[in-house]
Amino acid sequence: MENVAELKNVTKNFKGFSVNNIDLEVKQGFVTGFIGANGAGKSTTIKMMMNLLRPESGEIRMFGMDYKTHEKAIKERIGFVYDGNVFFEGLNLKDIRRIVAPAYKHWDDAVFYRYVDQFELPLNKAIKTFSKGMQMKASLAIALSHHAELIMMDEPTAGLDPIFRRNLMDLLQDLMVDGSRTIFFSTHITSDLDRIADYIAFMQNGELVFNQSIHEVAENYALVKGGLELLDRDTEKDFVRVQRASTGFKALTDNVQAVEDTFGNSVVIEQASLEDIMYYLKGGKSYV
Ligand SMILES: Nc1ncnc2c1ncn2[C@@H]1O[C@H](COP(=O)(O)OP(=O)(O)OP(=O)(O)O)[C@@H](O)[C@H]1O
Repeated sequence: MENVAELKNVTKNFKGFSVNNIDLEVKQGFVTGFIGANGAGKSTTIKMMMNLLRPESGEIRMFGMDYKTHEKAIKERIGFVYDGNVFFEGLNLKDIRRIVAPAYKHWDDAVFYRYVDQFELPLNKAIKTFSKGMQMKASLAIALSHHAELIMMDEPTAGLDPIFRRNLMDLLQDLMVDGSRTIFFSTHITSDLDRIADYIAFMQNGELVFNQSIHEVAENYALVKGGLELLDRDTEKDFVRVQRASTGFKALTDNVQAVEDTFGNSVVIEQASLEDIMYYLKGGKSYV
């Protein structure tokens, strides 16, 4: 399987925060959802993948190429969709097309006008008058109009209503049918990922905790419930985190098989949602 992006030992240091030694591969032809709590380092990582920020150390290869020698060739193949308005606010879509189109070898006016039509975007109104959803669609229309192979999006669904989000997920899914396109996007809305993601990359405190297929995540992670008498130093090793209450314990495991071997039928094992996984890995406090 080919990777459209490969990060090796990538580190970026800010005052008080570091993205630390990230190894990340983005598989070609799939949708990868990039999750993690506020401040985990997702945007920083995406910016490095877009060459908007330079890592202090490590290597980033996009489509097997390096930004140092192939910046233009790489950018040709990526459509970047930001959260919010990236265009000059006073410009309308016609102006933006005039500025952006010549920058891309594979710009396709027919595709641009098709999406403008499909998204019901006005060509002559200033972008600053667009709603958040319209701005997102405008940004996506431009990304799609140069036949980008990789669509990178930083929180594209933030602040959008549920119906719009659902339509967007449907649209993204449609874009995937020919098998050549890749989508990588960060989000806090894990239900969007249940709908379309093939892989989940999870960041926490500047580190990549995992990058697994959605099936692997479902197979490996589970919530376990049982009586407190079952817990001791040995049995607890099967858990990533345990919450104790007077009525029993609840825990997250990343090794369902080990839990089954250790506890047999004496515990209840339930599927963990992405939200459960994020919550437990973050070290949520016992609330019972
Ligand atoms: N240019 C910068 N200078 C200093 N610190 C920065 C800079 N950019 C980001 N940070 C810090 O890096 C940390 C990670 O930020 P980042 O935006 O990458 O997180 P995130 O996972 O995208 O968060 P969110 O989900 O809230 O958007 C934060 O603590 C942030 O304050």
